[in-house]
Amino acid sequence: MSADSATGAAKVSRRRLLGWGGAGLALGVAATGGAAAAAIGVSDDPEPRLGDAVPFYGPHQAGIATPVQDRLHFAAFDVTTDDRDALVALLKEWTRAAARMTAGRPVGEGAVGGLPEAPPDDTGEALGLKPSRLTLTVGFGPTLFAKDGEDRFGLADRRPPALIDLPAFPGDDLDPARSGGDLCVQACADDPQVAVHAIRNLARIGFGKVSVRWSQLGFGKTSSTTPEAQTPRNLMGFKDGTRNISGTDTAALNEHVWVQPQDGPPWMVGGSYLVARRIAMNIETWDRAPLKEQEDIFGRTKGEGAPYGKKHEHDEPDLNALPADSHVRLAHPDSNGGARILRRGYSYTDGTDGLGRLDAGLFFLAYQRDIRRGFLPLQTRLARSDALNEYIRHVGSAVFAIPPGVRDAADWWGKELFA
Ligand SMILES: C=CC1=C(C)c2cc3[nH]c(cc4nc(cc5[nH]c(cc1n2)c(C)c5CCC(=O)O)C(CCC(=O)O)=C4C)c(C)c3C=C
Ligand SMILES: [Fe+2]
Repeated sequence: MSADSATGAAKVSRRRLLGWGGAGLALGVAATGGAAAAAIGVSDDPEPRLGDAVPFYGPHQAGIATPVQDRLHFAAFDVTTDDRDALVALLKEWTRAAARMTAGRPVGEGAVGGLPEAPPDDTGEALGLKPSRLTLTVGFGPTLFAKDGEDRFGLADRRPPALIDLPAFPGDDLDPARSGGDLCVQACADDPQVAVHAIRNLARIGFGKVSVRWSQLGFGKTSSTTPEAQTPRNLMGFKDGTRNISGTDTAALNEHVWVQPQDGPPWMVGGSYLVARRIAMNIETWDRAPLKEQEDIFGRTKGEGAPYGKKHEHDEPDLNALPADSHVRLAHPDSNGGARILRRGYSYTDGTDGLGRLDAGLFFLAYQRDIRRGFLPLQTRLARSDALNEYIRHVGSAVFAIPPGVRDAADWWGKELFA
C-alpha cells in the first residue's frame, strides 16, 4: 500500500467532513462530526493506520505470497452486463474500494456522515475494526474471455493458454452451482467480519453488473507461507502446509508461482493462476479409521507430522519409506517431474447434511505459474491413486487468471488486460 494514498484518503475524508459542517448542510454530521470522524477512523493524525495493514500496491497482488491470515471469504461472480465500459468502470471502482478497505478505511465517504437521503457508501460493519491484515485478490475466469462461444467483452484472443479448463478427474462430483465464475475475489483477514465486509461491499458496488455465483467461508488456514510459524492442522487433524512454497523464497516463487516475461501474455507477467477446489471430507468415516491407517494415508505421523522413516516434521521425506499410495509420496515434486504449487487453503464447515453428518472439508486454493505444469499433473496422479480418496470428494472447482499487482493509485485491476 502506498502510505501516501492512505494518508490522502484520510485527509480527503476529514476535509469533507469539516467542509460539510462548515457549509452548514443539514447532515447531522456538523454536530457529531468529531464522533463520526472517530468512528470511521479519520483523525487529525496525518499518518495512516498502517498497524496491521498489508500493502495493497506492488508488483504482485497481496494474498498469495503474503503471510496467510486466519479467515477467508471467497466469492466467484458472474458478470451480468454485456457492456465492456461498465465492466471496466466496475473494476476501477473495485480497485479504489479495495485500496481503502485493506488500509482499514471505509468505502467512499464511509458508513456515516453522508447524505441522510442516500444509502451510505459503506455498509458499516467494519467500523472501528482494525485492518486485520485484510488482503483482496482478484481473478478472471475463463468465461470472462468467452462464454458459450460469445466474446462479450472483446477478450477472446487475450485468454492465457495457461488458464486451461480442467478435465474431469476420476471421482469428481462437481456441483455446477459451486463451480466456475467470470471473476473472483479472495478476501483473507484475521477477523472474519472484516473479510465478509469486504466481499459484501464489493458485491454491493457491483449491483446490476455482477452477481455472486457462489461463495465460500473458510477458517483455520490449512497452509502457511511462513515456514517459521507453527504449521496449522486440517480437519483430519494433520499438520498441513509443512512443505509449501515459502512467501519469502523468491527463487521458488519465480520458478513456480509468478508468471514470467517469457511465459506471456504480457498483461499476466507478475500474476499467477489459481485453482480453487471445494473438497468435502467424510469426517465421520475418517474419525473411525485407526490411527495407523490415517498415518499411512498421508505417509506422515499425526503428532509430529514427520515423514515416515524420519523424526521431525521438516525432515526431507524419503519417498521409498512412504506407502506407494500415500498422499505425500504422490504429491511430492519428485513424483511429478518437479511440479510445485503454493497452497493457501482453508477448512470449512457448512453445518450438517440432514443425516447428521458434518458438511465439512478443505477449500483448497493453489497458486501456480501455469496450471498445465502445476495442479493438472498433481491432481491427475492423486485422483488416480491417492489413498486419501476414500475419505474425500471434490465437489466444487474453478480456475482464475490472477493479474499482477496494482502499481499505484492510477492503476486498477485488469488495466493491462483491457488496454
Ligand atoms: C492437487 C494437489 C493437492 C490436493 C487436491 C490436495 C488435497 C489435500 N491435501 C490434504 C492434506 C495434506 N497434504 C499434504 C501435502 C501436500 N499436498 C499437496 C497437494 C494436494 N493436496 C502437495 C503438493 C503436498 C506437499 C507434498 C510434498 O512436497 O511433500 C500434507 C502433508 C503436509 C504438507 O506438506 O503440507 C497433508 C496433511 C488434504 C486433507 C487434502 C484434501 C482434502
Ligand atoms: Fe495435500
